[in-house]
Amino acid sequence: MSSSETSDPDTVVEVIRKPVCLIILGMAGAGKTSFTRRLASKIVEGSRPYLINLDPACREVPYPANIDIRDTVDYKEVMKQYGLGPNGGIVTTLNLFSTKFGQVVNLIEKAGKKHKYCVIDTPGQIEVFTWSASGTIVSESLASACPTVIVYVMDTVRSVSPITFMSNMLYACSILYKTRLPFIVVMNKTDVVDNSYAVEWMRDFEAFQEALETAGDSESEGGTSYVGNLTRSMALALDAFYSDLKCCGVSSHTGAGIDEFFKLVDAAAEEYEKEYKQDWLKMRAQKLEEQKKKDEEKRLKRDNPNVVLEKKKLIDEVPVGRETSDVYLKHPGNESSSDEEGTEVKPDIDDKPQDVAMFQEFINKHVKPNNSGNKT
Ligand SMILES: Nc1nc2c(ncn2[C@@H]2O[C@H](COP(=O)(O)OP(=O)(O)OP(=O)(O)O)[C@@H](O)[C@H]2O)c(=O)[nH]1
Repeated sequence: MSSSETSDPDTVVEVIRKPVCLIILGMAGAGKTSFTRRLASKIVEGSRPYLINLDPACREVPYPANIDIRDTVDYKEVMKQYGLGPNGGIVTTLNLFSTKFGQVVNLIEKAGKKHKYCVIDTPGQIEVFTWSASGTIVSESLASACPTVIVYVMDTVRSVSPITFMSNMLYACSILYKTRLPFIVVMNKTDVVDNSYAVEWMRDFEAFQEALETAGDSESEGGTSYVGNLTRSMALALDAFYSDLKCCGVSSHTGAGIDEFFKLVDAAAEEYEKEYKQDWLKMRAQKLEEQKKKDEEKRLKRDNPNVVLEKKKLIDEVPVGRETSDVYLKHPGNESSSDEEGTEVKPDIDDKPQDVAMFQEFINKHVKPNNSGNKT
């Protein structure tokens, strides 16, 4: 679908095509950046995907990014200024960037004229994106503006152990339910290990069970051990997740499986239009409504500082025979306090003599008397 017009010849309204946004997620080292780079070389309808790098800590971006978080926020400076470590630095950088994400969404929407897809590469540490406020802002802003698909990149080489595979799938499942967006699992590095074992485990529970038992014999994990039993139960619980899951094997190095991947993306984008879009639009309308209410309250407060806006009580109903005031904790200074005077009772301070002496010594040493030569 390209830019099109309505059927009524008198009202020619241009419908702007929005790009399909692919949010690339996955465990550290799964191959997100290599996969993005591979997608970057794919020409669809005359142009490459629009590319966004959201990893502030990567040293170099091996594809021509249209938007790069590193151009907006200096990650090292954030670490220095806020006294943070590497992960805290990434979270704060993303938080700062997410405050500008509305502008990024505008650029992405405009890019739809030329680019069919928009690929968003995320930081190495998956939890930094998936379980952070900024990650939610980014995915919600995208999903309420454009068709958006989550692409979960899994390392087939590292997932050959049934327990690691299960952990990966649980993570994928948690992201699916958190984001409520169409979802594709990309099994990467098929040039090293073919992904057919993973597909079989997903389609056939018996096969997974067998693999788990074999792993138990050889690795002293799996089998009848606690983790083995847990993994078995989890596999059963994930059956519903597997049933509709879109997945494909790819090699970011050789490019194998990329065409199949794009077919899944188109199907997922269609799914977004049919099943998800309405919910997202409703959610966006609700958020706008809430924002409008808040802005109105702020305006009222600013224009009439004496007006007391209706305040919601924490609890406004209690069982018969009780008062709401019984529910709230009482401060010694409250009028209703059991302290009859209504004044705060000073706690007894049990200062040890040596503490008092040390404190006095500190005062004598460091605190100048008021008239001690300060002539200003
Ligand atoms: N053999 C093979 N290696 C791959 C493939 N994709 C990625 N790799 C290798 O896997 C390693 C990690 O790849 P990256 O693309 O940096 O992975 P990432 O998920 O972006 O890594 P972080 O962002 O640092 O978490 C690199 O050594 C890549 O060369 C693939 O399809 N086949």
